[in-house]
Amino acid sequence: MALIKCENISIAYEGQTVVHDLSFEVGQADYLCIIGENGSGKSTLVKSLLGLKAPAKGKIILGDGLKQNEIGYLPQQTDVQKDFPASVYEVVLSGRLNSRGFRPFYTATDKEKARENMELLGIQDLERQCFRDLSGGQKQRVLLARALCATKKLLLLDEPVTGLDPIVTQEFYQLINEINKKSGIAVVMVSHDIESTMAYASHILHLQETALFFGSAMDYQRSEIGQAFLRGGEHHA
Ligand SMILES: Nc1ncnc2c1ncn2[C@@H]1O[C@H](COP(=O)(O)OP(=O)(O)OP(=O)(O)O)[C@@H](O)[C@H]1O
Repeated sequence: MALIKCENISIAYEGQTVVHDLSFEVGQADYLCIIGENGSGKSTLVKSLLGLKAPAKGKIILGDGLKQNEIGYLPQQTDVQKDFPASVYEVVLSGRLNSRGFRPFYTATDKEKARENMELLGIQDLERQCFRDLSGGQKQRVLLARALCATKKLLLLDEPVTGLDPIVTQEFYQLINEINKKSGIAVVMVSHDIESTMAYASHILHLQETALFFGSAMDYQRSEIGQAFLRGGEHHA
């Protein structure tokens, strides 16, 4: 069964529909990239997948035991996050907040998970450093470790490489790809980077209020809409 199944969803702000009649699904260990022009509804869809904005119509069905608070989310970077006055360890550990429920403290398992994910992402030496003093690439690794603390099944990443230099960007993509392939964690990523999207994605959702295309990355490359968009991407690169 799919981890996420969206059935004919529409999403609106104060009666203004911005996502219309959208259907797609995310299977176990899929790597889905959501692409589309500015304002096409990508971040709005992310909000709905996280349960922060209910669709006006249609259904979002979670399967395979996935719960909404077990989606590991890496948000679009904001200046507030960049200046977060906490240690790397505290930021990573805060990924366990959702699963903590009403317990007022972190358990030994929470702390173990935080250390495990810091190790996985090679940031254990930064543990005591202040988050705001890190480089852009280090910050994204910390936020990825935080997101991994929240999930066993699905990572949701909203334009995770914005502002990173090309080498750090490639390292970050490779890291996400490794996590997807080795741990079988499904990845849903909003991306403007069409080249890397095509290098790693198993599936593509091309959004323009509704799904202009949803299917395998291979079929997208062969499709008319895919070819037109990819040519545009090369043109802008
Ligand atoms: N809080 C809001 N209230 C009203 N309208 C909104 C709100 N947030 C987004 N919108 C509108 O919804 C539409 C889709 O916006 P959204 O941010 O989801 O697009 P996007 O594809 O993520 O864009 P970008 O690539 O620029 O981040 C836009 O027309 C936007 O103006």
